[in-house]
Amino acid sequence: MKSIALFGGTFDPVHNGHIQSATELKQRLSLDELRLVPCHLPVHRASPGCSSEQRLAMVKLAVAGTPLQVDDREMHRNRLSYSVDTLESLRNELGDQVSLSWVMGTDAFAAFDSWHRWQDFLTLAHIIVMQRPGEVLPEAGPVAQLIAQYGTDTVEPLQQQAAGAIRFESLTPYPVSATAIRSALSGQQAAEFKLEHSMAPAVLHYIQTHQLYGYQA
Ligand SMILES: Nc1ncnc2c1ncn2[C@@H]1O[C@H](COP(=O)(O)OP(=O)(O)OP(=O)(O)O)[C@@H](O)[C@H]1O
Ligand SMILES: O=C(O)c1ccc[n+]([C@@H]2O[C@H](COP(=O)([O-])O)[C@@H](O)[C@H]2O)c1
Repeated sequence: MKSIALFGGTFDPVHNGHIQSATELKQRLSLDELRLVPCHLPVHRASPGCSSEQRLAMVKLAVAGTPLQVDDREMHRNRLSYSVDTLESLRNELGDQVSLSWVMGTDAFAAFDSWHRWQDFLTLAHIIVMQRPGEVLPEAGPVAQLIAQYGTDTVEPLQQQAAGAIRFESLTPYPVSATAIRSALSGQQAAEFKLEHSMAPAVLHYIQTHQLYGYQA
């Protein structure tokens, strides 16, 4: 069965933590496609530091030369970027004979029961949770119950079923965040923070050229 995974994010901006983790995940799970999906109007956070078009442009630059792809469908919906709408849209395109997954970090998954129509997710897709050291999951409550019911120790459900499983993958940690990058760009972080080690050169060049996030030459 063909397998496609969507990795949604604000990507404000996209960085090597996103790209390295997604690349490792695609290879580890032998996914046919892993698409980065930049959100247009984020649901649970303040407005991003630059426009949707700029974030999309940076994601396109970041995936060049990688085995990853970009899906810009959220840019075409002029309302809050609910992930369940994105999954429904892709599921309608693909039919029910393709394995579809939504990828997120542990931090996002811990609050998953606050997501719009979260109960519908597993009828549309699998969930792949990228685990990083030190992150903890709820031990009780709706998310813990979901894990108990749908968690899988093997990759087979992702390869053989269209939807319905939760899979945890511990990936090589890449400790960088968009928050730290924005802070460094605006001059609020120590000079030893190496921007060029945190993001693709083309993305850094784009930020510098467009003077995003308060960057000044
Ligand atoms: N260093 C990283 N390694 C792996 N996954 C990451 C990393 N940073 C963020 N993610 C995951 O990528 C997804 C999109 O993250 P997002 O665009 O919010 O980046 P971020 O660096 O967490 O941003 P911010 O610091 O602004 O919150 C989330 O599911 C998040 O858990
Ligand atoms: O659909 C929701 O209710 C929802 C709530 C919070 C986050 N998301 C999605 O989760 C992804 C990661 O979000 P963020 O804020 O960590 O960049 C991104 O694609 C968001 O649109 C989605």
